[in-house]
Amino acid sequence: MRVREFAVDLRRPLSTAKGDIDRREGFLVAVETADATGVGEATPLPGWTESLAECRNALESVGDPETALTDGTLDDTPAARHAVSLALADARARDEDRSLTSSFALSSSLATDSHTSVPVNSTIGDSGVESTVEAAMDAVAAGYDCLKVKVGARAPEDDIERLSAVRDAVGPTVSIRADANGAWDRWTADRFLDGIASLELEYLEQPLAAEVLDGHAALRRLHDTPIALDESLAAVSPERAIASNAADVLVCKPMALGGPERVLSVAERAEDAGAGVVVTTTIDAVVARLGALHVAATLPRIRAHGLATASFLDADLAPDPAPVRDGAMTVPEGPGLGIDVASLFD
Ligand SMILES: O=C(O)CCC(=O)c1ccccc1C(=O)O
Ligand SMILES: [Mg+2]
Repeated sequence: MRVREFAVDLRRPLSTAKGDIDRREGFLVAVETADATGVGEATPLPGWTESLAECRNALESVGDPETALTDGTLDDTPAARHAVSLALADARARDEDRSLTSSFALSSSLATDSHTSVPVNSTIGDSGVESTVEAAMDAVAAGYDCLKVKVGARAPEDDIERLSAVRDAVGPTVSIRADANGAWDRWTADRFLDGIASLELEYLEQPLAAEVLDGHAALRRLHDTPIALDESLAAVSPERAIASNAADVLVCKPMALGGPERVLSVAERAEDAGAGVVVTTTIDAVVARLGALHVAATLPRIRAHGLATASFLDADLAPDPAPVRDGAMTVPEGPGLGIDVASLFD
């Protein structure tokens, strides 16, 4: 397995209730199977995955990639596992001369009508009312019809004011999500949900700490705004989140859950339980973004995913085969991920 380290600064930081993300570091990997080469990416985000050093150690310990994936050695290092799993899936799809989406659709029990284009949300970080509204208007002018606004970094009354101003500015048809990144206690979340009740948010993501499944279940019972879980899935488990009736929507990050096939199996169970699935990046480079796009394209339902994060990066590992146009990404049809391996490894 070849491993290449990379680092990219963000062009603009993403401000969240848990601090700013301003740089991404990780590893590009290439695996050689008998018939094809596949590429994967590990871009760990401490707090969500292992650290960069732990990820490096885990990747260095990989002998046979297939074995490393199945014998449990990568189970505590989801970003490293993601890289290996994605690279093997990419190699398999290239060998079959299929797109990764079509290869995933074959091996999953999800509906087979995969999509050629995936709508995406515009990710809007924490900032004051005026600049939040400006970012929202820019996104709508660029063709997005779904916005995801970070909240929880300031008092709930201020976030209510920000979201009310966004709703006023964009009108009733644009979908608005809010993501608190676990910033609140029950009382604060209640105040926020009371304050935004008339704004018709699509959902509120992770209002409470990751471990608090019963609290999220209570918020779901007491308020009309749907609740999504993100941090809880990696911290507790997608199974327990589903079983606790704690979420209307599961926000699945392939990088944090240990690889694309993990997200697809969560999606199969979510489908049975009537929960929605939204796939998002951890602000990744082009290989992991493409992997997440192929996962999203395999899901039966059309809904906006959190994949429009290329614009946060100051540079990338290769030209982007799936840029956002008019609020959507077109799924590459070429074999595997749909990116030239030689453009990534010279
Ligand atoms: O979902 C999106 O729109 C983009 C991804 C995103 O918000 C994110 C990116 C890095 C770390 C955490 C998160 C998050 O969803 O909380
Ligand atoms: Mg989130």
